[in-house]
Amino acid sequence: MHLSAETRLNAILDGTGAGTWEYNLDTGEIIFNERWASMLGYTLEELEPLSFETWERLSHPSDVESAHEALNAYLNREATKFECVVRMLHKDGDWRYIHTRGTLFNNDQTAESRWLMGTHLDVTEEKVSQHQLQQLAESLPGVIYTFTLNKDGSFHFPYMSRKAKDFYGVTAAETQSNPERMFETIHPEDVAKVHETIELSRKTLSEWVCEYRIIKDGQPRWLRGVSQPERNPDGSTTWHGVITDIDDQKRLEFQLEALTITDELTGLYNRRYLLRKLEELADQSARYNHPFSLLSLDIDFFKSVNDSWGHLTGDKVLRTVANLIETRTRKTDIVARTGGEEFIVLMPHTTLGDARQVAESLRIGMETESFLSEDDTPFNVTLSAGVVCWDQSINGVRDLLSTCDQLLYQAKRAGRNQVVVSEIGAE
Ligand SMILES: Nc1nc2c(ncn2[C@@H]2O[C@H](COP(=O)(O)OP(=O)(O)OP(=O)(O)O)[C@@H](O)[C@H]2O)c(=O)[nH]1
Repeated sequence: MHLSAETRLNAILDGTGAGTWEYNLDTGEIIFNERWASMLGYTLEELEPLSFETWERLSHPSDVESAHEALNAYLNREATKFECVVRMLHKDGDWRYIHTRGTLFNNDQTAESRWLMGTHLDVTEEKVSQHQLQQLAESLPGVIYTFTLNKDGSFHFPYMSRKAKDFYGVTAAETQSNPERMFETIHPEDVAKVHETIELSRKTLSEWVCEYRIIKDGQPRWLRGVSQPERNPDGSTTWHGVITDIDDQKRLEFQLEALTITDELTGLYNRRYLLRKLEELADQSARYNHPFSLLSLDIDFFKSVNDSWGHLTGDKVLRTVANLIETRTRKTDIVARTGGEEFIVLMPHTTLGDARQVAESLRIGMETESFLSEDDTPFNVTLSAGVVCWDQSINGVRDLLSTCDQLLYQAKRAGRNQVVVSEIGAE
């Protein structure tokens, strides 16, 4: 069956749900189709007589003005197409968002008669959901976004909420035109982590969760990203997610962490942290066969310091010892106060011989340090020490600690103010 061009065109327009309009710029004649009227809840008959004013009357006054501007820009060739969204009043009293498109049609035979023809499409649903999304994005304490990663590694952000500016210092528009900008804000130390977690999420289609720092106004800030990936038919992956600022929370976390691993009086690490590090170092040494040594130090007759000069002077002595150990050991060594007047130094990559030298230097340093009591009486304090080096024959860190304790005890029994070194691991 042969269908006329008009029938085919009408069928296509029916499929799109668009209303059509034709407007003669010279005579003012206007033609709408039946669907145009039904889009607003009317029949054409109900709206008759039809004129330009019919459209104007049904349109929102502030949108009429911008529609005129768009039309003039098109007719003056400042714009290549005529397109605008106008709110129009439905018969039921609701405003509908109508996407208006038009084009100038010049019939050669009637060149003096200029017809503008176009379509009206109801985009209320899109507009409303767009508006709802925008409102939602504003009320959320984070950035919501959509991120698409193509198979060839290229990527873009199909959606980015306005708050990207507050979080990253990058506007949503910038993230569309230059998606790299978002990744450029990431702290250099966290770039690899961000890429690795994205890759893992892409491969396994599991939720992407990542805590990372960005640099904003020259300062690092902690952010947390959570988003859900989905695979697209072309093999690309799209994540829908939210980024929140966790800087205050992280700062608190670090402060708390610092508190749980620090000895309050001296500022050194505490026993808990030392044990954790000792386990880690023992694991690494077993794997890579790196030597490390442990130094156990104990102030001699500290009870009599307290008894003779008072607790406050005792505390001062503890702080001085802590300071002495810190200044005479390396930055990579872990110095901890593990008991009342006991200290342990964990020395990575250090042989027994080197550790003995450090212990001796501490012993001599202490012996030559002069203290003053509250009433300015000078007094001296000495240290005893045990030194061990990690060896495969040692059965775990508890064994290492107890060996070190026994050596310290030997130093005490042998008259104090001395260093006793383990025979295991001696060159
Ligand atoms: N000032 C002060 N004293 C402490 C602190 N913690 C523990 N002490 C004291 O350290 C002393 C340890 O005494 P002991 O264990 O008998 O050892 P010592 O007197 O050093 O004797 P040796 O270790 O055998 O040389 C006790 O008097 C504790 O009260 C502290 O934080 N501040």
